[in-house]
Amino acid sequence: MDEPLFSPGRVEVAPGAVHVPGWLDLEEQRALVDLCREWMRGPGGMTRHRTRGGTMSVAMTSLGWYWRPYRYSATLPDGRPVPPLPPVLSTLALRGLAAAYGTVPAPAPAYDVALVNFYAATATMGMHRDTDERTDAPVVSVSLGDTCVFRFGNTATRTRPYTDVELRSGDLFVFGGPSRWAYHGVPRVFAGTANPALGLESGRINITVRASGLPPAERGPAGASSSEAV
Ligand SMILES: O=C(O)CCC(=O)C(=O)O
Ligand SMILES: [Fe+2]
Repeated sequence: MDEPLFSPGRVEVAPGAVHVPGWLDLEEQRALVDLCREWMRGPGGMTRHRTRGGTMSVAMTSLGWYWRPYRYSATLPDGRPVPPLPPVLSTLALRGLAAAYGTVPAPAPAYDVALVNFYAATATMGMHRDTDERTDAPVVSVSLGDTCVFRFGNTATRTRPYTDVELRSGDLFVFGGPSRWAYHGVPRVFAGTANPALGLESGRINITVRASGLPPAERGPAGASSSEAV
């Protein structure tokens, strides 16, 4: 790793919640955009899930485990196995911890799932908590494309107090420790703000890497029909 631990520009938004602006350079962002395109075209497809609040405006694909409200499973809805988490993403998550906190805990969290979220110009994500994981490993999130407002709140309510942070392409946001179960959301995307050199025509991509805490054995053999994790 040639990047410094503890990125100099880091901002602690709340205890354990760290924003690192400009974390990835343009070259690395472009490489990730290309990979996201492949993953989004992959067997997991792009889905706008139905939640208790209605159909999400964000379309997503999952890697490692398939997420749908409000659980993970080892198989896709059509019964095929979920594409594995690409090692580039588990590595990215550990690098993200180092940049945000200056250290990677030992043993390192077992990152095993990523959501790749696509926001068209008018897409938003309501205030929610990431609670389907069985570990408190920090969530590591990377933004690509259009700038957005990321609202980072508190663990008790989906309302104030919260902090609005502008996330730009290449930014890192990590939330763990006392902030791991905090409410957060994306109330706004600023269409057309991405650098054209990124190769993403429009919209915003967010990659969220998490440790599910689910035992690998529950994934079962490829194509197994009873491998769903409840
Ligand atoms: O798009 C983002 O920055 C946040 C995504 C998010 O909170 C999630 O996927 O659970
Ligand atoms: Fe989330």
